Amino acid sequence: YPHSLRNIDELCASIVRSHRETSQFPLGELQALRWKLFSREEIQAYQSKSVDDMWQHCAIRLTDAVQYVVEFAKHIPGFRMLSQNDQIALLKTGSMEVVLVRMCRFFNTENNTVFFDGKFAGVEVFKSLASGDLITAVFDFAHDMCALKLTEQQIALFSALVLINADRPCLEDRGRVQRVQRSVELGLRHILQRDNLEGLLHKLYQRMAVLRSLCSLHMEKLRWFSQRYPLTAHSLFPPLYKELFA
Ligand SMILES: COc1ccc2c(n1)CCN(C(C)=O)[C@H]2C(=O)Nc1ccc(OCc2ccccc2OC)cc1
Repeated sequence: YPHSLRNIDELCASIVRSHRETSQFPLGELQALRWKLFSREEIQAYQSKSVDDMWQHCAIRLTDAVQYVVEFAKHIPGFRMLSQNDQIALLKTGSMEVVLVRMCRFFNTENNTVFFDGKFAGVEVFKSLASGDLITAVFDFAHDMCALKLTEQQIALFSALVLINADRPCLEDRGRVQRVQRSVELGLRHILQRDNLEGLLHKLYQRMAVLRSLCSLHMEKLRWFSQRYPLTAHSLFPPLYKELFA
């Protein structure tokens, strides 16, 4: 149990603060953009991009989001006490999952659009990725997360729990990760009890299973893409995207 934190309230406060400081876009800013949609011409422009151009375009933007998740992870009490290898192993499998959890803040359930390139885009914008099943799954998950109406605090603690997962492959010191995971679990339970939303805990654990299948679908598509467009995947994708997902 990290010595620096006297109690569970302090743990929750530090995770929520870190989430807020690494949110990339304040909620208010996104609310203001919710009805800024792409014109028919703009949608056609995205749809006429080549597969590799659109993949590169998306990889660059998602890598921005991943950078913020890496920053978030560093401020989770106990994360930095883990070995470098274990920190990388947790980020390798968990960072895209946290991006997908955070994506619900960037999603408008009234018209099924997600923030992309400064406006809100429907699934049709991503047609040229030739990955309709991935995009549908990403949108369905975002819609599903929005339905839970999580507060920023709940998103913060849930994101930390998604990241600090002692069941991840290739961990050197599983016991140590377990101890940090248990403290984060206590934090999530604590804030859910305080808001008397214990029922939500079960739903969040169910969502973690969906996240795992969604991320393996992402990896499967990325493998398919890298085989078809090795040059783009190896030399045009952001290094962090390759490091974590390829
Ligand atoms: C943390 O949550 C968010 C939410 C939205 C955004 C961000 N962060 C960062 C800033 N951002 C910008 C600048 O556009 C947004 C973004 O990247 N949007 C976006 C990108 C790609 C999408 O689908 C393609 C796709 C999805 C999953 C996996 C691979 C994929 O393609 C290869 C859909 C939306």
